[in-house]
Amino acid sequence: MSDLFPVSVRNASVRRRGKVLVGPVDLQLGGQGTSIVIGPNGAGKTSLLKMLHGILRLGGGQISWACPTEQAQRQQAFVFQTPVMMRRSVVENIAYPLRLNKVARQEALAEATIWAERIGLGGDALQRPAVLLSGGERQKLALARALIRKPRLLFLDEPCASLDGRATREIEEILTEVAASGTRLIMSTHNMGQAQRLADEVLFVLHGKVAEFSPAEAFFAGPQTDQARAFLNGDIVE
Ligand SMILES: Nc1ncnc2c1ncn2[C@@H]1O[C@H](COP(=O)(O)OP(=O)(O)OP(=O)(O)O)[C@@H](O)[C@H]1O
Repeated sequence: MSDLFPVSVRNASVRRRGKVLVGPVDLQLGGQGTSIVIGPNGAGKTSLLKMLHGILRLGGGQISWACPTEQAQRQQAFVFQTPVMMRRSVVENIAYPLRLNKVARQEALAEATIWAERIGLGGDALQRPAVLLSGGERQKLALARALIRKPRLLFLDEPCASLDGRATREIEEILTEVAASGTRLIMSTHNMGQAQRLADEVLFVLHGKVAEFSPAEAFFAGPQTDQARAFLNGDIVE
């Protein structure tokens, strides 16, 4: 399968009931590194990720991947802020995407076991009902369930929201490893420490638009816009 990068976003927007949720957005994303999406509550971070992933229909403009869109979408996965747990065991939840792809049951479960161990849900935890997991465990399961498909591009929508320090650190460690092995990450977060730890580049979103798009070092050293500066200062940005 040919690579999906670079992706070029031109004048893209999403509308709901006459209101612009995102856009217009113009953006060119390369195939390496981690992009962190930040911005005030309701600025449109989630909607931007969903638009890029293709689960929000474009109201205008274009998103052009370097390969046909259907192929590009098959190489992507998305970890939602509140992942849905199926009423099955941990290992079966993780194996599910492979089963959907018609991988034989034993093979899928064997692969899922490796991923479960990698996220700290191996051993006795494998057969636990996923619906009984804690918030941090659910997020890790969701991450494993996304990664088992070996996506070239992984979207994450605030994967550590409301998690404690330990779960956050564990998830960041996995993300750092995954990024180092060549998976492109695009992730939203409210946590500026996390943004600084993980970002190669920053997208600052305001009123549904990408107000600033910069290498992380430059962004955190001195944002170009007053709003991003105010946001980093902890001021209220409207
Ligand atoms: N399906 C929808 N229909 C109508 N309005 C929506 C829909 N989804 C989101 N919105 C609105 O669009 C705006 C952007 O929402 P979005 O969730 O993308 O922002 P966000 O930056 O991710 O917010 P937060 O930081 O609070 O998670 C908000 O005003 C939200 O209420």
